[in-house]
Amino acid sequence: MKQTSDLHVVETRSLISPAEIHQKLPLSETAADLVASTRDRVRSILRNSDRRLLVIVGPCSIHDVNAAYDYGQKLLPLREELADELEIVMRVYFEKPRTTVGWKGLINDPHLDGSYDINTGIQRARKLLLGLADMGLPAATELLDPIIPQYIADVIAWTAIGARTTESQTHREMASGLSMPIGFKNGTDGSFHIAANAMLSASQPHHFLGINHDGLASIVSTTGNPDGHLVLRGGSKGPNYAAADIEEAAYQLASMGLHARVMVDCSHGNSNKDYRRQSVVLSDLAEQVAEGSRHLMGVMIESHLVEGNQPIPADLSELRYGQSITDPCVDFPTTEKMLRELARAQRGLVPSLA
Ligand SMILES: O=C[C@H](O)[C@H](O)COP(=O)(O)O
Ligand SMILES: C=C(OP(=O)(O)O)C(=O)O
Repeated sequence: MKQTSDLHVVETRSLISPAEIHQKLPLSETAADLVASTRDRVRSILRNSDRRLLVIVGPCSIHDVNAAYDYGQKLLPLREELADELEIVMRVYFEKPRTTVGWKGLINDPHLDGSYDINTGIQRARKLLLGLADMGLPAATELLDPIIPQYIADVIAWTAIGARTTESQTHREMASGLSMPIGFKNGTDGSFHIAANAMLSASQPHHFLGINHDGLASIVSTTGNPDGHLVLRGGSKGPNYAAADIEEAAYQLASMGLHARVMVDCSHGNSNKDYRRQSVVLSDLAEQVAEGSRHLMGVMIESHLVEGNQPIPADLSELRYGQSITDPCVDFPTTEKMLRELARAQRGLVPSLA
């Protein structure tokens, strides 16, 4: 008999269940409070009942949890100092969607050596999120594999659906059941219409396949997520962070009955992947804020301890500490300047309570 299935499958390994991981690495009461209250503040910013700006800032991807803690320890005092103007949430990305191929993130290949030890990757990711939350630092991520939320979503305050997956029904269904506010990136061509359709779709109930807490394949039914919004990240046709782009997007979103306040990603298509341009984008946005822009709800910055990026070396001991192995990032001193510039612009707006 001809073999007709598994022609391209080498092996299938079993995956630890969400229940086992949650038992091993439980969410503390402090962490749960931080996650829930941060989500509430993000919702208020989205609805303009909190006039501050949401800032998602941190490495393009996490490959070294020690460097991520070091980064978090530097970011936390800034989050506290600038809290009257900015809701700062650390970018803690474990899953990388690739244009073609490449390292797909800490969950997929935590040892960076092609061993694809996903069970370790999931635990490492969850442990870092719990550690950051217990420190008082909320986390944002991109959710890519629809099975992963069961393992880490309870520790996530804000999630992105990326430019490469915003048009995917699977990701819209997943988003419809997630508990946190979600930013849908515009498509890689720069068009925001697919993200608007994603917001519409994810706001509705869906019935789809997933896993339950015990890891069993299940039929998942959702209510829809009312907290979807647009993230303008530029695209192949160029950047889309100008006031006119934001105004146009807000107008179109409002006409579809969707949240009209948008976030702008200073990186990716808006910086043409030149990390030095992120501060140029940020300065433009700060000017828009100072001029009273009502449609900008927040910004995203790709930032690490050390600027730029590096290829993954054959000898991993040659990795430069605190530098991205995916997209290039601004360094921490530049990040601090950018955050202070944005806070200053916002300060001009926040009404005095005196
Ligand atoms: O942010 C990360 C990258 O832009 C995204 O994962 C795609 O990367 P690639 O084009 O290098 O594959
Ligand atoms: C992949 C990312 O962004 P985008 O989906 O906008 O390319 C990212 O933020 O890491």
